[in-house]
Amino acid sequence: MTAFEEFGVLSELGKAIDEMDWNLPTDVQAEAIPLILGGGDVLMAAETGSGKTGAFCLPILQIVWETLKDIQEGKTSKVISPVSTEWTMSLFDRTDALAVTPDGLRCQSRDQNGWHGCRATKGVHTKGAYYYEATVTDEGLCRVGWSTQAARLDLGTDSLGYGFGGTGKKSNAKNFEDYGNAYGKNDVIGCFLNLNNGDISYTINGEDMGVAFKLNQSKRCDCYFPAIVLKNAEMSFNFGSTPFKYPPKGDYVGISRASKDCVKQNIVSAVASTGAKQVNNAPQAIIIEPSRELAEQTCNQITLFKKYLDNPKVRELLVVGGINVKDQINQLNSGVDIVVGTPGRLEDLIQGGYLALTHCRFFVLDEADGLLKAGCGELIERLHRQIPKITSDGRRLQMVVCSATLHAFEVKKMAEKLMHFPTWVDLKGEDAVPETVHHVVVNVDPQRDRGWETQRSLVERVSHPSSAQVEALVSFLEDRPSLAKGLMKNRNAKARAIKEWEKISTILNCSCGGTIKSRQKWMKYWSDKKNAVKKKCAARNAARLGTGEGVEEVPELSEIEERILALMRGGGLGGGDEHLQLKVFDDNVNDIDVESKITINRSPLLNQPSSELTRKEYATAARQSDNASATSTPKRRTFRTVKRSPPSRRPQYSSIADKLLKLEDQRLAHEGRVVKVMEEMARTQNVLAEGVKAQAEAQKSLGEGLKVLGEGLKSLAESMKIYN
Ligand SMILES: Nc1ncnc2c1ncn2[C@@H]1O[C@H](COP(=O)(O)OP(=O)(O)OP(=O)(O)O)[C@@H](O)[C@H]1O
Repeated sequence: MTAFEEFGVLSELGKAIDEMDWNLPTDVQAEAIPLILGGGDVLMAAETGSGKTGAFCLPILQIVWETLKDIQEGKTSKVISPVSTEWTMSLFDRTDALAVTPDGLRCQSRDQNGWHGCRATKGVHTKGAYYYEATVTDEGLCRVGWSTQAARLDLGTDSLGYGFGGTGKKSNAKNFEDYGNAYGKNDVIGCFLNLNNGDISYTINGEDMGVAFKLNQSKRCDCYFPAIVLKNAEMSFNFGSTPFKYPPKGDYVGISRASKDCVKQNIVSAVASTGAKQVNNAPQAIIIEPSRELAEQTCNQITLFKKYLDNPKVRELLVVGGINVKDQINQLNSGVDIVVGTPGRLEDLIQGGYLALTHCRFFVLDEADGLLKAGCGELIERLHRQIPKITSDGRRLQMVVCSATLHAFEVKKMAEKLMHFPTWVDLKGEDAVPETVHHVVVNVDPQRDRGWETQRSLVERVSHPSSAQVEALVSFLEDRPSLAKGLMKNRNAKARAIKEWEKISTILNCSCGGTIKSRQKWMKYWSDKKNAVKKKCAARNAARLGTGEGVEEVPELSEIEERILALMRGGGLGGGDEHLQLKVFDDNVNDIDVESKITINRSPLLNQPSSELTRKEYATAARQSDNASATSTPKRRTFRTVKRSPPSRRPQYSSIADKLLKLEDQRLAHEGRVVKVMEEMARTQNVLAEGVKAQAEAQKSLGEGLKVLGEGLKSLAESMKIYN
């Protein structure tokens, strides 16, 4: 048993499929084949090349073959009894939810929401004046009158149907106009059609409502059928087989007395009189394709599938332009079961009476979106109207619609109108565009409207790094704080830094989406990013210091900007390298060397620890100590609204920030000078102390010398005393 047979496909078909090396059904085939075999209407959407053609051709071929076999073996049991040759309402030319009694003389619809219609089994044409009576037998809404074979069953909603409704309005082509009295339960509506002068008129319980419609000469050539449409209502009919309650006056006769040469059978009902018997030019399946190529492909596939379907043979026919129409008519006359064709040629043959729809049980629209786009909607509806909705053996017409997407508005609308509780086999799904996103098409003349020139920047924005790239870059640098600050002391360190940048550039370019940049460009990006954070930080601090009553936006750093700021300060969220030189706002990627610095052993004013600080770093350290509390908690929001100065002062903020920075620099320069002076003083004091010490020592030496001198003099005096 092949995999396809497990889905209910005949073994003869399975064998042919096997030979085509189709081992397993595709997804759309696995879903659609059992649904179609089960008798349902199916809407199919799947990718091109997903096997949709096989999904509908296989089950259709199978059912068509089984039906032919039943006919051949005389097994067909007609569920519906043949229609009498009397004038009745049609059991076939009606909408699904409208019931017709077996004698065809009473119709009922119990759908409270929709209108459901029906036409008579015969119509009149050419000449004569005709009459029939319709009695309202239950409460509800009714519209009664006349329509042609091609008119909608919803009487009065197109130009081919003429109705008179219970509210007293007449309707044609959806124009509802005041006409006669309202009518209801037990009222008898007399319906008059005069093909000699084109008058359509009505009576209510014998009371004349006057002429409702006047058919022009061309319209009088059509064949008109008694027709009704009901909404949760019931009506009975008398076409003249029993005496009328309100017999017509003048030339009018009961429609059942129309002469044979002025009567036409309803072609939708005609199938009943032929039963399930084969009719050569009436195929069981009509498949409409939007192009000749697709029609050929589908027809070829049917030919391959049916290889082992024998006795009886299924006959398929390709009906497309470019093929001799006479040959096609000959083939139709010699018998055909499945017709695959394009809309134009199909309609020509159908309207010319060469192709009958009376036995059609499968109506397939392949690439329905393409058909509708090509303007075939009307034609599809017209053909659908002409196909009996119930087959001679009591089965319902099955409709299969394939489309690239079923969510196109036109496809949905058509499916709603024509299909009977269809099952969706949707392997494509709806576009993942949220309902809140609306599409607008604006036609622009690029010659006149040069707006696209300025919009170019929007396009270029796609070359900006993605947030994933920024995140990856910052994380990478948090693990390498010295790289983040760009402080490489010697050639080796510089080479190592370049290697690291090569590494992160590759990571950023190969993943994270976003943009692709060279190593130098990523380094430049990092430098720019730091500058941007620096500016934003300065603006934020300036805004926080500002005064005024107006409402002003204070730029807040995003989380990632806080992390960048932390990296610039030397900490990083993951901890910094204490021994590194702070180099917060000055960064030059073209020269990663350490900048020259002023060395201060200790700041007596700021009580800084004894580390080597550049002058700017010193200033920044001072600012940071001031702002430490303000920046300690990272915030996600980029902007918040607070009471701020009036808008007129906004532009001044950046210059105020710059001024503050300059003042801070000046203050620190001043402090530096004070420190120098103090150092100088200390040095002088040392020298002085040493001088004093030296002086003391000199004095001490002098004292000692004097002492030695005294002792020498003393010794001299004593020697002289001895001598004397
Ligand atoms: N079950 C299957 N196993 C293997 N091949 C398959 C199967 N079903 C279809 N194919 C092959 O896949 C190709 C595409 O199939 P098919 O033309 O039916 O797809 P499609 O969905 O109708 O495409 P399109 O939208 O273009 O009409 C054909 O060559 C067909 O022979």
